[in-house]
Amino acid sequence: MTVSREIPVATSSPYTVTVGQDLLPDVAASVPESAARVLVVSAAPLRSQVDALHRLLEERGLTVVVAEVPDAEAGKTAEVLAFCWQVLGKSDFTRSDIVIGLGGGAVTDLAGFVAATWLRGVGVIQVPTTLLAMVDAAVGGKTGINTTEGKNLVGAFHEPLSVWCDTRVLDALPRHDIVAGLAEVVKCGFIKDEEILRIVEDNLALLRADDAQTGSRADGHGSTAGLDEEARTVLTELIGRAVQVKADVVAADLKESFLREILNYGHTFGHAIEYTERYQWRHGAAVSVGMVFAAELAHLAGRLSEDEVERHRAILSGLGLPVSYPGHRWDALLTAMRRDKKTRGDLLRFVILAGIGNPVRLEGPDPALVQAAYAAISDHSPA
Ligand SMILES: NC(=O)c1ccc[n+]([C@@H]2O[C@H](COP(=O)([O-])OP(=O)(O)OC[C@H]3O[C@@H](n4cnc5c(N)ncnc54)[C@H](O)[C@@H]3O)[C@@H](O)[C@H]2O)c1
Ligand SMILES: O=C(O)C(=O)C[C@@H](O)[C@H](O)[C@H](O)COP(=O)(O)O
Ligand SMILES: [Zn+2]
Repeated sequence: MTVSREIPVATSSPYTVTVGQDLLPDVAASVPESAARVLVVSAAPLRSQVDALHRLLEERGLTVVVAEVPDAEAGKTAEVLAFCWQVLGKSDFTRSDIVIGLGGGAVTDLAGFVAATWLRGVGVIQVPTTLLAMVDAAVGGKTGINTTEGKNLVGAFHEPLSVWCDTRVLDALPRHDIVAGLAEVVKCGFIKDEEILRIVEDNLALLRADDAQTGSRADGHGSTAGLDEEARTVLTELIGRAVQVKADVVAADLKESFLREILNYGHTFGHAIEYTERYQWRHGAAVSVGMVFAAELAHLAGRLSEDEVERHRAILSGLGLPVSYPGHRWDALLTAMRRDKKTRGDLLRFVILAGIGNPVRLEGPDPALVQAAYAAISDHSPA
């Protein structure tokens, strides 16, 4: 194995995020001695990784059960959760046994929630395989599923025992999924670490995806990343910085009593897009539009300059991410935004910026202001 970074997450149950290459033997070795069984939760595109991990776990004398779940957002449902519980029940899974989530953010969210709920909580080890899951979903202990009414409406805070980010698996990831992950990296730049923005701005040509524009999953698989050494070096630096931002925030406010809400920058509108589009948009692409929306809202509220709004557009569109959304979908978007977890009663609450690196809350804004921000990001060209 090659370890590039080890980032401690200093919560009350501390753990480490390891970034490197060829980490699967270490994942297998990290399963606690007390465990007899391991449930690996994953999806079909990761089958070869699962097989390799399966062998390594069996070599350690562990009984391995694999739950292959529907891919992407289709796996984050109550039905799939119930399927995983059934697998655990039939395998006589006990409190000393371990769940491993191996996949993108949808899988790590689901696997984390399976672990959080089985016997009221068993250990989970996260092995994220998308950039987005490495920098965000697998870290910090937010786990959950969607319901018919909205995104991530059911879940629990359940921290992992460890997180393993093997950058070699990113070679097989479509370029537009790399770029979707970069949306969350850029989010960390806007809320807390401006150096991230400078690194991305200096490397737009290296990082961008020409086929990411629509944000939709329905636009084919695109080219795979097949990272060269230069891109891998830049990405490794960005992964380390974004994980550090998240680690610092969750160590200070694991259960999102207030500070952690800053990690939700761009998500009020972003989640509304995902819901409205029936999860056919990538999460990172939706968050990209959501950040431009939040920047426009901040500008209208007198908190952010026009140049800072334009910096959002330049970086995100420079990466090939979407920065606009069709007009005339206000009612559906508003319905979804009301179900955001930051809402209190009838009061919509947004994370906005009062300058780069200075996230603040905008509580109960005039609806006309919110609609004006939507107008500012609306694309009125025919679909
Ligand atoms: N819990 C959190 O804090 C948190 C943070 C951010 C996002 N999320 C959640 O994460 C999800 C989005 O995650 P995502 O962007 O990883 O999407 P995803 O999990 O849907 O994965 C995208 C696609 O890439 C495939 N894939 C995964 N790894 C691959 C690899 N190495 N090579 C080739 N294909 C691969 C997947 O099978 C899937 O088809 C959303 O549900 C979002 O809500 C959670
Ligand atoms: O970790 C957090 O806190 C975040 O908000 C990170 C987000 O990027 C992530 O998409 C998260 O799942 C959103 O959570 P939700 O509470 O808005 O459902
Ligand atoms: Zn997110």
